[in-house]
Amino acid sequence: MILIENVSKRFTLHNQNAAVIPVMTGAQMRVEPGECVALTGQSGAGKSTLMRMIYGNYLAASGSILIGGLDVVRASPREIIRLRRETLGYVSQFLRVVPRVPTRTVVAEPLLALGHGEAEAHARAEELLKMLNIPERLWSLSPTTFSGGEQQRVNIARGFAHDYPALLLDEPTASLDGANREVVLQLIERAKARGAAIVGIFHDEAARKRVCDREIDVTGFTPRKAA
Ligand SMILES: Nc1ncnc2c1ncn2[C@@H]1O[C@H](COP(=O)(O)OP(=O)(O)OP(=O)(O)O)[C@@H](O)[C@H]1O
Repeated sequence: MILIENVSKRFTLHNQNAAVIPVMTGAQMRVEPGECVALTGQSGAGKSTLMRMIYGNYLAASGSILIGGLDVVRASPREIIRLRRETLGYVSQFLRVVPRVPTRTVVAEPLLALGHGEAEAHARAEELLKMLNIPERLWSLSPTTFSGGEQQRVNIARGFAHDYPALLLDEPTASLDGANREVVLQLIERAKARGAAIVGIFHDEAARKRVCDREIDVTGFTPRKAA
């Protein structure tokens, strides 16, 4: 489902005499349907950079990143948009939303974008909001004023609304209390059971050990180590 081969990345710092920083070389990994793979490695090793390349936010300098057959490195913007709508979900650490859109709609949006009816999309959104213990009185309000933990849970609900074949999870259990953490771990287990291929960053070691089948230490892809 996700196949990464020989990916490299360097950053050019245009405001610092165009200094070129190589951050990754020879990155490779394969994630099968139903599998969850954790990216590990010390801070600055390149976990977030690899996730951003998989999602198409950062462009790899070389190599290929195949997701359900589409090479993200060579895909057009239109293909990336379609990939993100249909195939590849991303639960980032922070919720970014258009102001004044009610929480229920924020969560239902991925389904509405796929053409599901409003009633069905809202019902699924409400089911997830309930599971994640977002009080019903908040569903018609914008999440912009919610607490950090509430925003994270809205973000998770949105990320799990559609059954994406592939999912990227960036610290999905950070800053959650025990009960909500458990709900998120169950959502991940269910996604695996229905065949989703998942790549995640989990600083929560117990969570990582429970839901991940393998770990890939991205330190192995840092240029000085590989040289
Ligand atoms: N936009 C950018 N411009 C320049 N350098 C960057 C950029 N993004 C990341 N880097 C550099 O790439 C390297 C890898 O960073 P990255 O954020 O991927 O690490 P990480 O493993 O996710 O770290 P952490 O666990 O602290 O989040 C770092 O040296 C970082 O400074």
